[in-house]
Amino acid sequence: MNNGINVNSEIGKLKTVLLHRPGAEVENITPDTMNQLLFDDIPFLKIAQKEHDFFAQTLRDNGAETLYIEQLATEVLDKDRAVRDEFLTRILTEAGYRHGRTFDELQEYLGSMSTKDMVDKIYAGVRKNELDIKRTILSDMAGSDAENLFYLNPLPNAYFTRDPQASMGVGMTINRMTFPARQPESLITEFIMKHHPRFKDTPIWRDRNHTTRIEGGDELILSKNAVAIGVSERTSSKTIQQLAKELFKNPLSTFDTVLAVEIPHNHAMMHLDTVFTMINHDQFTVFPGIFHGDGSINTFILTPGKNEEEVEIEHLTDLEKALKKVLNLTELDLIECGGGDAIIAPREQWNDGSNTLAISPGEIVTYDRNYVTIGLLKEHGIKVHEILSSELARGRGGARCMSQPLWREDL
Ligand SMILES: NC(=O)NCCC[C@H](N)C(=O)O
Repeated sequence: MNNGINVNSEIGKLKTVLLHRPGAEVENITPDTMNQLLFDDIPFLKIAQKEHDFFAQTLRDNGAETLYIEQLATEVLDKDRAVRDEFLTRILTEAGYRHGRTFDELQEYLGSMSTKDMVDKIYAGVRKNELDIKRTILSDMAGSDAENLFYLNPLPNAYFTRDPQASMGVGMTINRMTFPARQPESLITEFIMKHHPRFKDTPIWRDRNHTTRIEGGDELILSKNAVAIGVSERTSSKTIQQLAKELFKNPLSTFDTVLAVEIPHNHAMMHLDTVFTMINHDQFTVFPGIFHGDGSINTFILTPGKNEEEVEIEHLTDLEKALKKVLNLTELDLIECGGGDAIIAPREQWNDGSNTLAISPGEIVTYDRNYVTIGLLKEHGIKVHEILSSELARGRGGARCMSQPLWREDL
């Protein structure tokens, strides 16, 4: 079996990880489009790239192979003209273009580029002033928004490789993402998984051809048999039930438990990993803002039901209890972001203080700016690798969001 995926925990030593180096797409954000593109500010690209290179180097220095999604995409599209043509057609169709003048001209424009330039351009977006398309009929346009400066919108969130897909055991979910600004990202994953020899036999637990949504920032691998999934702004409870059924019945899956955790539905906490990450066998970061006033939180433990169409659901309102149960632990260390302080905790959470990437049990990578949380993590015995964060943080995602582990050593 030629399977490039092995992720049976959040903390096993990181061996291979998927990244995307931020590119020209980041400079195609404007104050008017920022909201719709899910950014709160416009990063300075040159510095963002330096910071990202520092992040990637930190991972390599600690034994991880770094793969770049744009490079894998170029490889699969370059190898087979039919695959490249199909990809381009899908990109244009999903952007709303039907066969017609605009479709044809965009296809010709992008199709005439080298594969690498075409991939880079699809990330960067195609500005209307790049082509001289004479519009004969209005319906030829994607949408009718004359204000939009782009024929194809940029994909500035692509450096958050955590979200379009999620490695889970020996397989993967390819995600139907919530907002149009990110939906093309998982189409790129689909083509890589389908056509790259490295992933030839990888089981896909769930593909992106769904109307219900899920994003990788909500998918945490707690152990070989348990995953935690956030019920969030980006992931619906319906998806979680569908995925649980698939994981429970597929013979290639080792998972028999799904812990659904309901978190506030807002931009600052858009995924479970913005408020909660696993950093050791029995240690987690947590943002206290996810708990109700009485310390409770809705969690649901899903396990196989009497038949394949059913799941058993147990409702618990104590996160610690739920985690102990699914992980079979008697003690747990929940480390609060910003020490739970009323000002420091939300400030550091906003800058992804809870969003850490474990590279081995008890050893993490995290943004340097969250120094209060970092101090606490060290006090709790965690080894911390700090990375630069002035510009990258403006996209609202940290080290976990910017990485998709493909291979971790088993514990
Ligand atoms: N896993 C994550 O939390 N990823 C961060 C994604 C940030 C991006 N601006 C977004 O809103 O989708």
